[in-house]
Amino acid sequence: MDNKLLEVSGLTMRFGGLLAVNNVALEVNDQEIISVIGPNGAGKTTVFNCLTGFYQPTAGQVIYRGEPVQQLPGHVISRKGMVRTFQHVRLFKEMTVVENLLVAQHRHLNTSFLAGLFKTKSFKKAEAEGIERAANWLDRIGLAEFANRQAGNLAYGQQRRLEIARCMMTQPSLLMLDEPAAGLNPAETDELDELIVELRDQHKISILLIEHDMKLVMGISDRIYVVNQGCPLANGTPKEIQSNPDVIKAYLGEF
Ligand SMILES: Nc1ncnc2c1ncn2[C@@H]1O[C@H](COP(=O)(O)OP(=O)(O)OP(=O)(O)O)[C@@H](O)[C@H]1O
Repeated sequence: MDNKLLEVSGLTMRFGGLLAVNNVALEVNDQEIISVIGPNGAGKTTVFNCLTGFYQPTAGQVIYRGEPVQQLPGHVISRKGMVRTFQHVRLFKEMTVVENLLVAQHRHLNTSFLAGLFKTKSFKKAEAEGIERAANWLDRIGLAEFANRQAGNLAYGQQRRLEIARCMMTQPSLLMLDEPAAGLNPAETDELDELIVELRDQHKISILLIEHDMKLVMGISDRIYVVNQGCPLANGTPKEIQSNPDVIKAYLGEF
């Protein structure tokens, strides 16, 4: 059986005279944790922006579950099961923790406006399922007791976990995390590590990760892609990447 989830080839993004992403290729299979690493300004976030419809790539193909998606708008791509977080936390900070989860669910409800207006049976069922799913996620990320607190008042690490749970409310197949460990303390990073692995192993999804924390990346990734100055530099298992001379040179021996 074909287990290819995402196939990216020739991905190129030009901003005026700047070639931010140059001919990048990558592949994500079902139930894999794939990391994209590279020095600051290498083009990692631009790759994410191209994959999720925030930017229209200058060139290249993005195939998700066998279907080209590079011309589609972001909300259509996310409905297909490819969702992301951002480098900076983007919660609805004035809303409560549980409302942040329910709002994500509502955007993905397969019911019509009229069904919502008249509270049809199918709408009520979908709504009840959403509430149950939200309760489960609150439990899992240790925020059940803060369900009615304003999201903006949570500790930073809690906000990061809430963002991931919010993505999971939409039941994605591919979760893309942009520097989820940035600003976390070591204990919070360990919790994040455990959560990401659990998403792959128990929720059976794939994770595409941009991250600078090499301990985290090397510990959880099935495969790693390295980009440098917009160009693909290497890809392989964590072990292969750690001993790749080109990678070591680009990172000046950071491993
Ligand atoms: N909208 C934009 N307009 C012009 N230039 C941009 C835009 N977005 C990114 N760039 C440029 O593209 C290059 C790659 O940026 P990008 O944010 O993708 O790098 P990155 O690898 O994610 O960096 P970091 O690890 O620091 O987050 C940089 O030179 C950046 O200034």
